[in-house]
Amino acid sequence: MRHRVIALPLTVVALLVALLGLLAGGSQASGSTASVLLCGLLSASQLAWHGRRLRMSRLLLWPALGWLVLSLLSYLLPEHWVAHASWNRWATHLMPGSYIDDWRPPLLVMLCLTLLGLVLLVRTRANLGAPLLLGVAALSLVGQAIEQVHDHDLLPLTANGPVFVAQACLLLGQSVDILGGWRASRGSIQRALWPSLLLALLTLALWHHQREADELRLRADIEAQGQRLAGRLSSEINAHLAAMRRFTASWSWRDSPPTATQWAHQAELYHHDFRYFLNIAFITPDSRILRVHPGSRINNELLDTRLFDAQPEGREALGRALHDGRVGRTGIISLLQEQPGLIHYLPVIQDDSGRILGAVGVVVGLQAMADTLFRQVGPETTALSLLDGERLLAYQGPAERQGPWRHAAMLDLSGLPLTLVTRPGRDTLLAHRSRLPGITLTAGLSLAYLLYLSLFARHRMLVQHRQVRRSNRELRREVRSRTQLQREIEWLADHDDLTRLPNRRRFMQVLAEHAETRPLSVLLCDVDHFKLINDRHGHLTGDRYLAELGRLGQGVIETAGGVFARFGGEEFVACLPGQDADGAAAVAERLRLALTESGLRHRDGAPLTLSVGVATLETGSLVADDLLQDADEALYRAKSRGRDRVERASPRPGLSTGGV
Ligand SMILES: Nc1nc2c(ncn2[C@@H]2O[C@H](COP(=O)(O)OP(=O)(O)OP(=O)(O)O)[C@@H](O)[C@H]2O)c(=O)[nH]1
Repeated sequence: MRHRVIALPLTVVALLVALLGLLAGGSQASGSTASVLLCGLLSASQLAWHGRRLRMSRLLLWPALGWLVLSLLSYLLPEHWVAHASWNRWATHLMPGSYIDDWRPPLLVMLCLTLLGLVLLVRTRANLGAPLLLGVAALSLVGQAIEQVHDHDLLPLTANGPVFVAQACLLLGQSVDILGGWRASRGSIQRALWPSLLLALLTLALWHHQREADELRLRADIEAQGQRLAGRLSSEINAHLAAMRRFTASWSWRDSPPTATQWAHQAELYHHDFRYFLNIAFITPDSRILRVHPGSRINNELLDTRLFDAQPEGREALGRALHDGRVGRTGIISLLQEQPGLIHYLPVIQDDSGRILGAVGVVVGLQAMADTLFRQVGPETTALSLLDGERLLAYQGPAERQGPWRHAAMLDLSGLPLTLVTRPGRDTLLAHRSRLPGITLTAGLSLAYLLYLSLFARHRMLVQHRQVRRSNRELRREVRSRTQLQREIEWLADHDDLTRLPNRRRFMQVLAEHAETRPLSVLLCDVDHFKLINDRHGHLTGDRYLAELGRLGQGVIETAGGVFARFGGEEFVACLPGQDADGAAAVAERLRLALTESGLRHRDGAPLTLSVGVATLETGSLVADDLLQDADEALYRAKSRGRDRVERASPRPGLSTGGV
């Protein structure tokens, strides 16, 4: 209860923070809204759980867990099972314009929320792994805190501040509420938690390492792709220069400029191979365009144009060809076709005379050249930019959802340095990333969970085994003491506790056992004036005297082959099988004398004395009560005749008696 006082407000804070995050719209980072919504759902579920409304808690929990599991699958399933594009299509069906990234929280957030949800699902039971789930959730929170200061990776690991705070509150709320409940199984938790938490930590480290290695691999792929493209472009340039030289050489032996048909026929062969040649023109020594191919409208309009006047930026390069007889190349200029490009001018020099007949102008449209090259790369997958310094010459690619990494490769366009920037789209990168880190993470954490469960169960079993052994020992002790007690009870049923002699009940059994023994005598003995002992010496001394008498009597009677018993109070009785009246009277006399000489005395120094009545059955059948009655009467007589004496019972039919 005390814990709930702290736990409840923490969860309320988590819910409020999630709501505020939702109202504020969150950051635009992918998965932020999903994270905030999931935090809200889990907070509400946890709130219901704190309030012991488990049904309601589950109702809120299941959708959140379903969402999280689907998100996890979208990370884990191989691309050839479910392509990244398919996830995006489904996301678009759910909400037009959205992507799977918008629907799933960043990886560490997803992990933390899944674990917090699972803790609620296993209802915080330590034996179902709740401590480990909370521990790994805490690790993922620490990971998020570290990632906050790191740069943004391909796959986001952490969301915005409110999501972090909400997770921390949820985690604290759960921990505070259930820590008290785990006191009883603290030993088992500790044994299971630390090794499995260590395994989870190692898994997280390995996952992090694999993730980084995978991102490095992706970056290297991008770099290689950029280099490949730049290389291709360079070889294209070399090829077109070589082609131009061949083309020019084909005119060098002629005296006169080419006819239109000749030009069209010859130029077409080259134009066919290099589509980015916007045109191939024959230029007269006075810089007029005499022939041009292909004969498109815009090209035909250029015929007869005097280039020295119409295209001043190219004058130097053209002059080099027409006046110096050397190859000339413009820089990147604005072409008459109204796009950036460059022009190569190659002089046509007659072989024999060395006379310059004119020049071949080859116009290379950069956009057209880039288009030819870019066509080899899908525009929806990778953004490509061709730059001259800072100036963008050509671009192809998606306008949005570009990946976080770009690679710039330098290329040399016959002495002109250009930059080719490659930037793969985010979805392309996501589709090409390895699933191994995710699988390592899932498998490692599952193993850690299993390790926890098995260690916990093992320790629990050991504890229970110890408890069983302890209770077995206690049980054995209990059985022993009860057996002892039982024996004592049985002994007490037949004996007198004070004198340790057989009691009246046992005596009657002994008498019955000798029902056929003849002669059979009984002695009934009564201590004289015993009341005085109690009155003057106290009851304790009285008890001691009785016990001493019992010991004395037992010695005397057992020597005579009989059984001595306490009959009750200060009365004793003896059974003397095989003793006739004389023998019994003699034994009684020995008993009386033994007491007198025992040293047990009254206050006045007089010895303690005994009166004894003797009854003997010589023949006939035994009636125990009659025999005892006779002995009692003899005792009475002994008392009335002055005590400290032995009296024999009066004879009755079947009984023989005798006086001392
Ligand atoms: N200390 C002790 N006293 C006992 C016990 N059982 C009986 N007594 C006492 O024995 C006395 C018997 O007294 P009485 O029956 O008056 O007989 P008495 O004093 O022995 O006199 P006579 O038998 O007439 O010689 C009583 O005071 C009893 O309390 C016992 O177990 N312990």
